[in-house]
Amino acid sequence: MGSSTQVKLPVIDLSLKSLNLKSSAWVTKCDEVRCALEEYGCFIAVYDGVSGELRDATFRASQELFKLPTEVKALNILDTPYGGYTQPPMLPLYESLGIEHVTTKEGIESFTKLMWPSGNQSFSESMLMYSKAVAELDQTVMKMVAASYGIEEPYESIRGSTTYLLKPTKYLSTQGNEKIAGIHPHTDRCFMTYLHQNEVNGLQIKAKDGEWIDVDYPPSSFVVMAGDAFMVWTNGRIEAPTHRVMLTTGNKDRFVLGIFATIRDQITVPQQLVDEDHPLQFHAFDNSKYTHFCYTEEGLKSECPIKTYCGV
Ligand SMILES: O=C(O)CCC(=O)C(=O)O
Ligand SMILES: [Fe+2]
Repeated sequence: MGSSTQVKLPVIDLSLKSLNLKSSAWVTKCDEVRCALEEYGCFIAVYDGVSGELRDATFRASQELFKLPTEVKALNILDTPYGGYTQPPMLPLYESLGIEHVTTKEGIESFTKLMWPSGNQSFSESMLMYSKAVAELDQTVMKMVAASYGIEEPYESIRGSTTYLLKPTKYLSTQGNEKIAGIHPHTDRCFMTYLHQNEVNGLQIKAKDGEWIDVDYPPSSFVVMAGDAFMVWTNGRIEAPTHRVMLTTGNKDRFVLGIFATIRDQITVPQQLVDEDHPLQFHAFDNSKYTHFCYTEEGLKSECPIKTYCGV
């Protein structure tokens, strides 16, 4: 169980020029995205919507954020458990913050003002541009999955209530011989996650056979990963993969920019995904209430909180 395999996650080109496809190639690509998600719950997307320059500016902004005094970072308190400033004593290498509604000017500006009362325009601008570019990737991925399942209409009805949380994360470098846990195994509670890292690897995904897959993804690409809410929406066809971070010796800190897409409205399984072979697996649910449930006594002891919470 502790070992990892040489299996590689599928890599799918979602760069803007590669999506200008004639209909049959577009259908094939949509199916490729859906199949990767059904098999692994995630895949690596090559995506050029974030230029090298924007990427560098965003990681610089993130480094600047982590250099702030702890008491300033600790002002980042969100209603979601572990949503705001987090540095758990049992994970000494890990530190993260949460920026809600990050694709809106108001969202990023209120966070920036909290961290830098006299302002930090370059921080706001790069984080906003970065998040908007990743939100575009999200809309593309969602359109592709919806097209592949024939559920474009139900997707259109929830699309407008998507909200994005940006979680800049830092893992301190480690000098020991042993691999050290950066974050414990978990599934994400949201609809979809988009991860982008500096050149330091560490993410591992648990495959269906129980083996851990090391995720090695180049700077120009993103890990696209389903969350628990997506499993509900697809009536269990796409499962949120268990993942963790294990850090090896190195001199460089690991920086990750995670964007978490959540649907504010109730999520209901589209009727097109329910039939005799696929009976309804989940009742309609509210993502935010579910996230709170995960940290209740019942949620914490459940092996699969999403099934406990709204499974049929
Ligand atoms: O650092 C990573 O690569 C993954 C982070 C993660 O799983 C999370 O923030 O939920
Ligand atoms: Fe995660």
